Amino acid sequence: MSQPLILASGSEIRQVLLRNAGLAFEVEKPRVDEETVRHAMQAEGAPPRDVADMLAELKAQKVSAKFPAALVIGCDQVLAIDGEIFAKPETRDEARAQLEKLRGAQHRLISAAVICEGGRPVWRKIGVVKMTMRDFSDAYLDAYLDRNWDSIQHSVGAYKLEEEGVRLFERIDGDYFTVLGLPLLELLWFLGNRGVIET
Ligand SMILES: Nc1nc2c(ncn2[C@@H]2O[C@H](COP(=O)(O)OP(=O)(O)OP(=O)(O)O)[C@@H](O)[C@H]2O)c(=O)[nH]1
Repeated sequence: MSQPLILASGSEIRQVLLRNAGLAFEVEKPRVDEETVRHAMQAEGAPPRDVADMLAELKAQKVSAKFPAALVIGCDQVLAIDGEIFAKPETRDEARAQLEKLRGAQHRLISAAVICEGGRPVWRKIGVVKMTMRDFSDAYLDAYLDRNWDSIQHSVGAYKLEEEGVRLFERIDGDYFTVLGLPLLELLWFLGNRGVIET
């Protein structure tokens, strides 16, 4: 019997990525006040990657404390542009305003993943992808939101690369899975090395 694996994330796409890779795991949603942690770290001038890393570790640690024998994966993704961090837009208007800021510019999508065992980190990876958005028209932006708001409201950038969101982009420099929210290839490498999955 291999070591139990738990994904400490409510993110549907993270669950899909692990399931499609053939992994057996449980899901435990972490209770972490992300907004408070994010704002406190930003107030101290913490760089976006440190914010994502800290939140991913807190989520993994919280669940690992309850299940110390398991390997617990915590994740967090932040969108950064010009030193500013964007969180998931709460409303369609916020999503529109956010996409207007990202239009015709390059932003970074930073995905952190941390694995905890016995409440302590045993692995971590921070993936960064440079995302260059087209200078799309207002008409397209409104039509895009009409068609996609229901689907994209849980995505930090108000887009899903595997859906129509791909049409917002001119260029993507980095790993596809990291955009979706998980540095999957590095995670699989670690789990294989630990003997949790066959290699
Ligand atoms: N399907 C999809 N989801 C995306 C994409 N880009 C970002 N996301 C999602 O945006 C969300 C970023 O917010 P997070 O705070 O990291 O995660 P969450 O969804 O709140 O879930 P927790 O891990 O429980 O915090 C994640 O669920 C990512 O998977 C994308 O291109 N496609």
